[in-house]
This record gives sequence, C-alpha cells and structure tokens, in this order.
Amino acid sequence: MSPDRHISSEDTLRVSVLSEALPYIQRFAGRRIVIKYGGAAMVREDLREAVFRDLALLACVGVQPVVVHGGGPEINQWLEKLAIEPRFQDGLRVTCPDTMDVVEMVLVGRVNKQIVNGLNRVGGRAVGLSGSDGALVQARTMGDGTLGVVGDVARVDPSVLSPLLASGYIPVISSVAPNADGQAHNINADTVAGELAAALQAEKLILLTDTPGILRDRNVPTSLIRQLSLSEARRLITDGVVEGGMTPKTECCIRALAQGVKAAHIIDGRVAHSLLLEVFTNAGIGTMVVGSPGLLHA
Ligand SMILES: Nc1ncnc2c1ncn2[C@@H]1O[C@H](COP(=O)(O)OP(=O)(O)O)[C@@H](O)[C@H]1O
Ligand SMILES: CC(=O)N[C@@H](CCC(=O)OP(=O)(O)O)C(=O)O
Repeated sequence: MSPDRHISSEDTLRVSVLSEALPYIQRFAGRRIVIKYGGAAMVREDLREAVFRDLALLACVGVQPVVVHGGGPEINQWLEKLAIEPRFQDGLRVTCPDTMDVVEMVLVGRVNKQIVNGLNRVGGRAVGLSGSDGALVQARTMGDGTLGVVGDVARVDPSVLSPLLASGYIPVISSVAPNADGQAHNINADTVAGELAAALQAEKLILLTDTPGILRDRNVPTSLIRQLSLSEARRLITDGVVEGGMTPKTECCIRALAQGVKAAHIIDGRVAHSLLLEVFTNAGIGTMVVGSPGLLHA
C-alpha cells in the first residue's frame, strides 16, 4: 500500500496553493501594504469576516498591512436617525458642524472599534487610530469651504506607525483629522489611504470597493479595465468615464503612484478573499494602476 493513500485531493490542493504563495510571501514580507476597507466588504457580515482573516493572515506571514477604513453607509444611517439629510458633491459628503459630529462619532468610535475587535477576534493584533493620534494626519479645509469641514490631507507624519508595525500590530485608521487649529475635518477615506501609502512608501495601495474595478462602461461589469498607466487614469477622469465615488479613488491612486508607491489596485470587495487573490496570485484581480507601463502584476 502506498504510504500516502490517506491524503485527500483537497489536502493536496491546499498545500500546493500554500506552496505557490511562497514567492509572494517572500516578496512582500516586511513590506507595507495600505488597504482602504469600505463598500460592500464592510457591510456584509460574511465578507467582513473574510477581510479580517485575510488581514490577519497577511500580518501572520510578515506583511505589514495598514488599514484605512470608510463607513459612508453607516454615517448615512445615523444621519437619517437624526433627521439630517446626507448630501454629496462629486462623491464627497457636504459636512456642516452637526454632520461632522456624527461623522466623528461613527467613524472614530463605532466603525473603527468594530474593525479592531473583528481583527482581534480572528487572531490579528489591531490598534485603532484616527488622524489625531500621534499627529498622524493634518487636514486642510478643501477648496473655499463650501463643502463645510471637508478636508484634504495637508501633512502625514507616519512615525507613530513604525513601532506598531515593527511589533506586528495592524494599524486601523479612520479618516477624521484636525486642521492646524485643531478643528476636526472629514476626509474621504480613499484620499487618506493614498497619502498614507505615499508617506509610508508602501509597496501597494489596495482600495476595496463594490465594483470589479474601474469599468470602461460603469453599467457593464464585464468592461473591467485590468491595467492602466498614470496618464490613462488621468484621461478616464477628464473624459468622464470615471465619476462619483470612483473619482477620489482614481485620483488617490494617481497621487500615490506619483509619490513613489509601486502599484495601486482598485478591487472588488464583494469577492470573498479578494485581498489574498490580489497579493498572492499572479493574475491579481481588479484594476491595477502603475507608474510605468508594461508591468503585468506588481
Ligand atoms: N468607470 C467606473 N467604474 C466603476 N465604478 C464607477 C465608475 N464611475 C463611477 N463609478 C461609481 O463609483 C462607485 C464606487 O465608489 P463609492 O461608492 O464611493 O465606493 P466605496 O463606498 O467602496 O468607497 C461605484 O459603485 C460606481 O457607482
Ligand atoms: C468627505 C467624505 O466624503 N468623507 C467620507 C468619509 C468616509 C468614507 O470615505 O467612507 P466610504 O469609503 O465608505 O465611502 C464620508 O463622510 O462618507
């Protein structure tokens, strides 16, 4: 009798998948990957669990994931309970002082701690932060202030993250930050993720969302654009192919790449384990924006 007759084909598949991940684990161990977590992956319980497990696994094999989270749908729910109507302009929330109080309570309080608890539950070691902690992010009021206390990122000081990452903690960051006068501002979470990725000189910026990636026609899921150069990405914005919430995502990919991040990916958070598919497979998934053309999978 062959000594390995009791080994099932499932077991064989499992170890071969693990073995194939080795070059990726070696490549990304000790490297920083900034992940914007939001959209459907944040709303559905089963997907939440899959994202937490993926992040814990990345940290376990020595990759240094840094999570920036959104929470737009949950802010809307709380505004509705308080009879405040949510308003958006070009994908950004118009934020009056009352709305800002809700944004801060929901993002820095509820959502941040739900993610930290979820990660800790699956064996990750997560630490929650907002832009205020360790003066991580300083905001600047956007434009002429007609959007209210909506901020751009004026400055990032990532020094608070280094000891956390070196000790294996997963930082979980909400996109609320003070301006130079200490006034809390609401910043789009994609924007914070992009600037943070640049400040950390991250290997990758990965934005999880509720579409397969950037679509040539946003109503046709099969029209996915798999790879884009910086100039092609800029053109999609000026040509109006990219609109609404996809605009800050595409813009932040462009800014991150222009500041030295190696690759930026917009991927489908509705696909279970999309994070691992992106990091540990040759083909990757979603749309990849690269600084220099010709790279197939950075
Ligand atoms: N070209 C495009 N490809 C894909 N999605 C697009 C495009 N243009 C606009 N969108 C819109 O952008 C949305 C994603 O942005 P958003 O709702 O802010 O995501 P999230 O909540 O994940 O941050 C998509 O659901 C889609 O409606
Ligand atoms: C200025 C602005 O629009 N801020 C966002 C911040 C949260 C966010 O970005 O959440 P999602 O990623 O889930 O959309 C907002 O208030 O909704």
